[in-house]
Amino acid sequence: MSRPTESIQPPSLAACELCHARKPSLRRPKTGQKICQPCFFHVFETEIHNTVTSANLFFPGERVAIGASGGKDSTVLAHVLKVLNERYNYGVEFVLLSIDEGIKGYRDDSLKTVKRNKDQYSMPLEIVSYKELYDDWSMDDIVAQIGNRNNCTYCGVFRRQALDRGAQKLGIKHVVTGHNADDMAETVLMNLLRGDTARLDRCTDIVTQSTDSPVKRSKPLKYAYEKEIVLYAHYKRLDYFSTECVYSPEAFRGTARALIKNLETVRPSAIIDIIRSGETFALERKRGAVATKLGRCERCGYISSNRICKACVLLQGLNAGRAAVQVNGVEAEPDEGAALHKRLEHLSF
Ligand SMILES: Nc1ncnc2c1ncn2[C@@H]1O[C@H](COP(=O)(O)OP(=O)(O)OP(=O)(O)O)[C@@H](O)[C@H]1O
Repeated sequence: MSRPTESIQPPSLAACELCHARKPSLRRPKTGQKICQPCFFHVFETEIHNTVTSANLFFPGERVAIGASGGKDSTVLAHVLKVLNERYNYGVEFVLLSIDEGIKGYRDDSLKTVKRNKDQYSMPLEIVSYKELYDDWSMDDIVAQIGNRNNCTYCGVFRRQALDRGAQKLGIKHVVTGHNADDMAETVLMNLLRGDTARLDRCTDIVTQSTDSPVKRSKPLKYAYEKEIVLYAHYKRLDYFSTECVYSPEAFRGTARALIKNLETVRPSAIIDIIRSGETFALERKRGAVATKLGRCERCGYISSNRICKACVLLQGLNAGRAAVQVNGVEAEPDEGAALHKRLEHLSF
């Protein structure tokens, strides 16, 4: 009996470098390999599965909130986690959790995407807004008062707490976010450049739980390259919102991002190498560090390791400014939170 001709031919040089059968249709950004689309999907999803299992991220029966912004990262995260949950029987119940920061022309549009994702992925959706949590302040109101500088500080502190509060409202103790390898490398570099060894020590952790939060956060996409996330979303025709935030990003982060992109161009493995370096740095721990005691914020009652939580400190400043405007009808005094900017600007998820 004659055998199919292709099985006795040597593998074609033009074949996919992974399956050695199909024609390649893309060059994989992470490794430079020429591969076909099915192999790209498989290797991309499998790497995320390996990240999930090697860090024991989930347990059967766990309810997990996906921080869903409608952007490419969290949309790919939701899609891939759904695929993996079904493929490998994680037994996890995923819920989409969105924070509405109140940014016209940006978040209102991206939330429309998340509402469609809710049906596409058959996942419940919870939306929590800054306005309802923070004395009726939206990010648009905040920027109108404080200007464009430092707005990311406010947004970061508020979003972090809002994700916690949203999760707690749902009775959930675990939030996953779409932070990717480029974000991780960027953070390592920023902490290195600032000489912030304390943060450098922890910033590559896949699971984080801050002292003033009962909710743990994790990053299943920590080794996924942004370029591959974009490719995956494109080839899978995922429904996501691709506009950047209308407010300017923190300048230092922008510079670190540009540096990472440049490094990636000349050496694609630079991103993963920076993360690995961050993971293996052995940093000197400060002696005599005292464990933080968890209490309640005196103002809002939310869990905090300080007398007043960080969100309330910022709110105090904002409200003082608002009162000054109302009383004088003139421009607000510089807000009281300004002194905290330097300290708070280091905050990230
Ligand atoms: N408004 C939001 N609601 C819920 N989760 C959010 C929100 N904004 C950010 N996140 C979570 O934090 C992650 C990192 O946010 P970042 O602002 O860096 O956005 P990004 O890198 O553009 O991600 P994405 O493409 O998912 O928007 C997101 O992937 C998402 O999981």
